[in-house]
Amino acid sequence: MSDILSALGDILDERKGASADSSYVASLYAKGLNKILEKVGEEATETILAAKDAEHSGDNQDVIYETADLWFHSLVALAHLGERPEAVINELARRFNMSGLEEKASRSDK
Ligand SMILES: N=c1c2ncn([C@@H]3O[C@H](COP(=O)(O)OP(=O)(O)OP(=O)(O)O)[C@@H](O)[C@H]3O)c2ncn1[C@@H]1O[C@H](COP(=O)(O)O)[C@@H](O)[C@H]1O
Repeated sequence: MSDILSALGDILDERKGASADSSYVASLYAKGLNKILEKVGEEATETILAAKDAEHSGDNQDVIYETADLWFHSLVALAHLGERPEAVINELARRFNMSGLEEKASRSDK
């Protein structure tokens, strides 16, 4: 799973050298951090609305789509600040390891 995030991180880094009219990500970088954060906020709102609809309809397709938009724009914000997706994966891994769940999972394998 994190292979895709790493590959996307490479593309987000490459886009820093691209002209604003050649790519969506390059156009966001050119507009600056406030515009990128505005997109993160919009996608968060759309994710919330889609989750509420999904609870009633039982169809999760839209909330998955909106969550992908939210993750993507969050990664653009991090890339703009010079961070990689792996930094978030590592933080989640650190929390997982701290919780002791990894140890319990490996014990139950034996
Ligand atoms: N994963 C994504 C991705 N997810 C969503 N989006 C774009 O994010 C935008 C979502 O914003 P909205 O739904 O608000 O649509 P919009 O009206 O077009 O946006 P605004 O004009 O309001 O900013 C759309 O333009 C989507 O195309 C993405 N654009 C790019 N990627 C990845 O980023 C890579 C680089 O993209 P480019 O920079 O376009 O080459 C691509 O290869 C993809 O892997």
